[in-house]
Amino acid sequence: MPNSITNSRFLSSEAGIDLLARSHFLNQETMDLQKKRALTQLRSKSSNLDKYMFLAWLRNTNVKLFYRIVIDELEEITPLIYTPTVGTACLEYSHIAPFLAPPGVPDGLFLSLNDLPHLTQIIRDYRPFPFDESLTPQITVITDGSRILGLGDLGVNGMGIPVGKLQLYTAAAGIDPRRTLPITLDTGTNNEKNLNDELYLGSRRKRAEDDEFYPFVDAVIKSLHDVYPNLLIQFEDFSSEHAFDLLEKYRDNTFCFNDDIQGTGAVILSGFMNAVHLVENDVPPTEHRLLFFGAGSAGVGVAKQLLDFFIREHDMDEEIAKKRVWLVDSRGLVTKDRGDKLAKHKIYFARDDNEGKQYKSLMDVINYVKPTALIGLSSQGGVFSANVIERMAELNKRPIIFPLSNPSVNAECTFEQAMIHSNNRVIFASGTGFPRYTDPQTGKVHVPGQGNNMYIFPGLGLGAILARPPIITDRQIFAASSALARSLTDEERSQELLYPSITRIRSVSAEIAAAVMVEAVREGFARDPEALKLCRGHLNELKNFKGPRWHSLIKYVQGHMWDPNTNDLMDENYFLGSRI
Ligand SMILES: NC(=O)C1=CN([C@@H]2O[C@H](COP(=O)(O)OP(=O)(O)OC[C@H]3O[C@@H](n4cnc5c(N)ncnc54)[C@H](OP(=O)(O)O)[C@@H]3O)[C@@H](O)[C@H]2O)C=CC1
Ligand SMILES: CC(=O)C(=O)O
Ligand SMILES: [Mg+2]
Repeated sequence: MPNSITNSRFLSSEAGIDLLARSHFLNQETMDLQKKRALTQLRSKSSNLDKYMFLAWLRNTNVKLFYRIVIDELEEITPLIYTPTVGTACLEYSHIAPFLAPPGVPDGLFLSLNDLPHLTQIIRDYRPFPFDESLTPQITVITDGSRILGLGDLGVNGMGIPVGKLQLYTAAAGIDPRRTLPITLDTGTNNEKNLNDELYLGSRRKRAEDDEFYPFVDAVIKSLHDVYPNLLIQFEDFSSEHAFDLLEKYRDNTFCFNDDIQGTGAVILSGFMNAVHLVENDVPPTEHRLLFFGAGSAGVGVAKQLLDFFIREHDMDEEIAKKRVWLVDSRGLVTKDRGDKLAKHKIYFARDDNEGKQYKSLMDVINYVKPTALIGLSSQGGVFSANVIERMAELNKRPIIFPLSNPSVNAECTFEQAMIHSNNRVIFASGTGFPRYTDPQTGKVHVPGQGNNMYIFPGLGLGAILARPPIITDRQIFAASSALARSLTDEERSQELLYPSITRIRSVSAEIAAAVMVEAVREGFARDPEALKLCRGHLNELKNFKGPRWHSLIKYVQGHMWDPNTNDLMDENYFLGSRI
């Protein structure tokens, strides 16, 4: 059998026994004491990459302790296992991968073009945990590493992303870690640095052309469903053209969604709906003018989802709603008569009312459009300059500025910059979290929003897994987005937050999951008998998302969330919850 990179090396080793014996004394200790020791170690490390490596080792050797820590210390740990640190880890992945787990424990499944004839067998054989028929994977996050965060083509080094996202599925939505399947496709890389790096773990070849790429993805998806027919597939960090094409191809016939297009769309729609409330005395909801700086999978995905705000919430005609959106790409304002061949995904929003005039610089576009909201999904760190923010603040009493690119170095501006140059008037959300800002004059502490799809995909995935529709529909995604917008407490609203505190993410994910289940049942797509029993015939009661039936549904969802303190099979199969 061909060896796609590291799989067989990871899986064939007998090592780990040693460690198991040495850790025997831990049997006597409480989880709290183990947690204290691990946190002391973690906090003693000086670099975030060292912390990432320490946490990866912990995850790969003591699953329960790792998730206890992640769940309890979410605010501290998320930036270490997800953006921004996961970006650094991906850049270094080929250099650090062997040190993230004991030999014999895989980080995720690599599938290369050479594996094509044996895909089904490889997928069937991939058993990172002692196999248990009742614990087959429920969800996979799959990338080809071609656009990792805003860092570009990282090839197989992108594995950090499926691994990171699936950790959040477990921490934020209680998907059993044994039922998650991180996959990275190795279809080559165009990253010269990787190709010239002798330590690079992937195939040393340029990326496959479309005639090889699409049949390969097709074969992977077919093999995945042959082995695991109910598996939910989350496409992640594919280059934009492929991301749109794959979504188009599979959305109506496969249990899947694209997180960068649909997950990001849903999370920003939710934050935008809350932002609209904050400015409604100055800007009537239907008068918003949305300027997207960046017109890739994320920019266009979010723009399309924001149309739902005008169309579903305000009954606007689609053609009129579409006119509230302007896109900017690397060549300036996207117009029909710009003279270049527009990528397929940009055509829908291309303007035809520019009277032949083209606008290149961001400032020119801002002066022309006079946006109420400026949304950055360009991976161009710092482009929302002092001048840009000041101009937005001149045009709006409360400018909405969302620098959403990841990781932090790619954010179009920082929270501090946005606050200073808008005179503290900005309504802000970024893709990677920024520190709070303390006004030097008043001492008041301002909390930034984090508009990251991590608020949506765990709950959306959990709801879909529990309802088991054959496909993920736009309505389910809208239901997830509205549930997130509703989830703010009165206190959070009074602090003008756009998103709930991350410390509440498990309960927020439960609300999102329940809303997705209700929608799947309402559409007639849900197939899970329990979901049908709980929702069908009660849709009228459930439509307000309150009352006894809603609470029993939430309880049902929470009852299906794995928690590291549960005594479950993991204790029998794993020494101290360890994988080895
Ligand atoms: N907050 C969140 O939850 C999420 C954030 N993201 C972030 O969004 C970013 C973009 O992702 P994605 O859309 O997939 O990536 P793409 O690379 O496909 O898109 C980037 C877009 O930015 C445009 N662009 C690049 N340089 C400039 C420039 N100098 N001036 C104006 N426009 C420019 C590109 O133009 P052109 O089309 O001409 O090349 C393209 O339209 C990434 O940083 C990613 O991390 C993504 C998903 C979720
Ligand atoms: C957050 C995310 O999905 C991205 O930056 O691609
Ligand atoms: Mg992504």
